[in-house]
Amino acid sequence: MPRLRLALAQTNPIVGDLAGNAEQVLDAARAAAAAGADILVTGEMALSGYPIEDLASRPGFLAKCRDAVPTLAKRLQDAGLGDLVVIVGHPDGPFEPRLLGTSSAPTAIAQNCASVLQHGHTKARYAKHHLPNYSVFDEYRVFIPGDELLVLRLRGVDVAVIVCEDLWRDGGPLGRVLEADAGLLVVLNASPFERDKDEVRLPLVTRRAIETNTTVAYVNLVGGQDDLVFDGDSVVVDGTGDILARAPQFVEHVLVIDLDLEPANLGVELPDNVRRVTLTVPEHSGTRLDRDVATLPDDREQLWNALVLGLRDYVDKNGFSSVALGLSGGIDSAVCASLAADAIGADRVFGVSMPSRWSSDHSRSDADDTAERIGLHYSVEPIADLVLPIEHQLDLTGVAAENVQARVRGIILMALSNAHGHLVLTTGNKTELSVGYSTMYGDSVGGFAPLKDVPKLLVWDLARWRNEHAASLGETPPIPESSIAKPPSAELRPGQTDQDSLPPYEVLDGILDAYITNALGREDVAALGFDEETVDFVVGLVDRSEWKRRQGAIGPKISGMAFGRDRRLPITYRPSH
Ligand SMILES: Nc1ncnc2c1ncn2[C@@H]1O[C@H](COP(=O)(O)OP(=O)(O)OC[C@H]2O[C@@H]([n+]3cccc(C(=O)O)c3)[C@H](O)[C@@H]2O)[C@@H](O)[C@H]1O
Ligand SMILES: Nc1ncnc2c1ncn2[C@@H]1O[C@H](COP(=O)(O)OP(=O)(O)OP(=O)(O)O)[C@@H](O)[C@H]1O
Ligand SMILES: NC(=O)CC[C@H](N)C(=O)O
Repeated sequence: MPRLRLALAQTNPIVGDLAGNAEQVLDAARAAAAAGADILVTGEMALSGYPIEDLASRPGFLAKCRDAVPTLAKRLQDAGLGDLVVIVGHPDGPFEPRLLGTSSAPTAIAQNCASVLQHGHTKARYAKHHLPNYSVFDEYRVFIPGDELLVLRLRGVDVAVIVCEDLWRDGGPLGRVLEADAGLLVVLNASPFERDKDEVRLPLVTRRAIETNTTVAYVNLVGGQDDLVFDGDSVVVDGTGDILARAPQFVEHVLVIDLDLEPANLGVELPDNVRRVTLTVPEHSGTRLDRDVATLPDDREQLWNALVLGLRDYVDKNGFSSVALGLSGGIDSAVCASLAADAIGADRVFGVSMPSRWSSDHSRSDADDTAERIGLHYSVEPIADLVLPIEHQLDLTGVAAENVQARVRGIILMALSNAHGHLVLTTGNKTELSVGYSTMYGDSVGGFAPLKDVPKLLVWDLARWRNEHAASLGETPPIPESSIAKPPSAELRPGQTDQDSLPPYEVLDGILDAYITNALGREDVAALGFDEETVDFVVGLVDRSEWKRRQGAIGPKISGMAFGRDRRLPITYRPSH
């Protein structure tokens, strides 16, 4: 059986940074060549970053992407890597516009491509056929679908090339992989992390490998891009469903594997819409590489790692030297501070305690304790003297007065951000965002919301996991036990607790999961056994606070139904019952 040595590059591109992203591919190619690989495959759009959104409709941007491909081919050749076959993802265009509906405004002028580079040239190109347009994806808006399958004949093996969503749909290129009887299917992906997505993705890859009786090499990007986190977790599965190799999650990595593959079936007539290109690669001798199969950590560790990577890449890719956040002594701010320290180091994290007239002693001492455990920069800025003049001048009482405290804290954090260049982290969790339980322009200020997609019960779970993890390493647990144990409170008035205004979190998160994640109607939510009045109350809060979410900071998506592009609802809305 012919043997190919395949390298899969989990790179972490920045959207638009064509030179930096090409450098990452070059580094991966150097590593692959040093390991004796014949082929290197990158993730989807590794050259441009993903998703490029409406940049795909800009001819100038596309022209630069198009130029970056031959430039990369030449640089590979100049670096002595010309024999290596490099399959790299990138957008291509501009093409003749695909008109949308009856509109005369053309938006789709690009294709989502994989180019095959060798010996300083582009030898072939594949354009993605199936363009996802659900969940966070908007590809049909900006791309023109391809209609031809690409098969490379390499050392007597037929290697088919497809891109991400092409693997998820029956028909199209996948059907032709079977007809063409390919020996290897390589798939370039930009597949964002979601909790339990592995339970969908790995079975999908396995099923496709078995259905097509082909070894499938699935390579995914890694890194944070705005609200998305790509987890890598690239994998190779053979035609019997056996996992041959797997890369670690959440890190840049080049996975190298030897594959003994079925030789090309010379009796097969090439189906329509399949282009075959023959490439020559030098023979290598040497011993067969051992299997390299990474194992996935448990659920909570995966979630923590996803949040850390999403935060780190947002901070670093946007050029912030530090982050600032209010430390209330509560669980949300303690978890955010701990995530930030894990992401960028405690030395780049600035915590501010801002006690008011109503702040409890423990809020201050727990904030002190959080700062000390984590080792972050810490300051105390009392707010009472700043709040009182506003209250008096406007004669404020009740919620109007209470919210001034949250807003003064917001002013302090934004002032420190302006003065020192910190990115402000807003600490609201998914449960609070769901029901609008935050003061707009108050505790909601900030550019990034690490817990945006983390419901309150999961915040507690992650806090416990992080502390246990620290203990298992012999380190100081970063989150004070009393921040985990005490009843949550906004402390905007004496003795206030969250449960004065909201149902218990066990009930609330259950209702929200049904209404938001599973998109059930209010009757169906109540039918799950929740009290009808409580369901109506919660559903009303969720519907009425859409405007707050629309203005809120972005944060890492870790669920199948995150706020933002996953869930697009009107603000002005009168539900009919
Ligand atoms: N559809 C819409 N489009 C545009 N604006 C809309 C709107 N509906 C209301 N508004 C505006 O919203 C204002 C009310 O919103 P906002 O000013 O935020 O105030 P509001 O939501 O009334 O109060 C904040 C709530 O969050 C709680 N809180 C605050 C701080 C921290 C925490 C915590 O524990 O994390 C909780 C606090 O106890 C209180 O229950 C109205 O005055 C109105 O101007
Ligand atoms: N005394 C305070 N000092 C500094 N920041 C505060 C203070 N009180 C509130 N904040 C900021 O406002 C956010 C909203 O917190 P609040 O205590 O009102 O409710 P919470 O959602 O229970 O959050 P936490 O669990 O962090 O206390 C806090 O996470 C924190 O960033
Ligand atoms: N980039 C893509 O085509 C991604 C779509 C795919 N269903 C995924 O989440 O993996």
